[in-house]
Amino acid sequence: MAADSETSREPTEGETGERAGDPVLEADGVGKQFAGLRALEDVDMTVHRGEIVGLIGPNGAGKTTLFNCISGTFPPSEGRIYLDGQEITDLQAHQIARRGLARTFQITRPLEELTVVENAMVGAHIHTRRRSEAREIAMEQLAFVGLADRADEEAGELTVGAQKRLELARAVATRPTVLLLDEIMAGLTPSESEEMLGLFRRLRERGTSLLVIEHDMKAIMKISDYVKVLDNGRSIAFGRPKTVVENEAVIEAYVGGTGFDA
Ligand SMILES: Nc1ncnc2c1ncn2[C@@H]1O[C@H](COP(=O)(O)OP(=O)(O)OP(=O)(O)O)[C@@H](O)[C@H]1O
Repeated sequence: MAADSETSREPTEGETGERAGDPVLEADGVGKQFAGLRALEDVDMTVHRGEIVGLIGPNGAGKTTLFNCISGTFPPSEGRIYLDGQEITDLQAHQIARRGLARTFQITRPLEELTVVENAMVGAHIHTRRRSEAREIAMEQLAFVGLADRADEEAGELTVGAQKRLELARAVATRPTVLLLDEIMAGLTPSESEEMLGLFRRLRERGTSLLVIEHDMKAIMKISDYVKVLDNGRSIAFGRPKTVVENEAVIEAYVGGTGFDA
């Protein structure tokens, strides 16, 4: 079983034994080759039900490539990926989304000519063709992110912070089991970042599992139950945030030996 082999290979310092819930997302030996470039090599990773796992690493480490492999933007060159115990390795993005995986993108691009609620309905339509039902689901999620009162405004009119919350609402409107967030806090003010972390916690309380790429080290260490570290396409550490920040390989790879400011 992928979960067992993955867990036993992670440098967890005994901590994976404490993990609550069953694994909902498993990457088993994932590799990705782009022409001459090996962007990922033999990466194992698990996210358990109701966990927030931070995915960190220097620029070019392979974080977004791993998101792309998991979410079906392209298949991995090697390895297998499981969602809720079912293999999704070679499925198309829309098939993976229907099975309960949602993601946000590094560059947030709302459909500017549509209203805020119509953007969120794009997520809801994955499960229903009925416009009224999609609107109802979308409105619930706009209320969740604090945008319900702006539902009928044009999405292009929103500030960056509000666009990020809309991106979250669109993703959550697909009712995901697992949500992949790619730098959703980039460009937010400190108070907007705090609000976003509050939303992550509420999603975890609802039982949604989160895999989060963020460059804001303080935020990632604060919010994550576990942190996974990639460097040059390889997994170099996994564990509790406090263990990871003290890991020498991580300090060396990630901040060139100068330590974390977290
Ligand atoms: N579609 C692609 N074609 C070719 N090379 C790619 C492609 N996507 C990513 N790469 C390369 O793969 C490596 C990993 O990139 P990736 O974007 O996954 O890193 P990252 O950890 O997300 O970095 P950042 O923090 O800068 O976003 C990089 O060398 C990148 O140039």
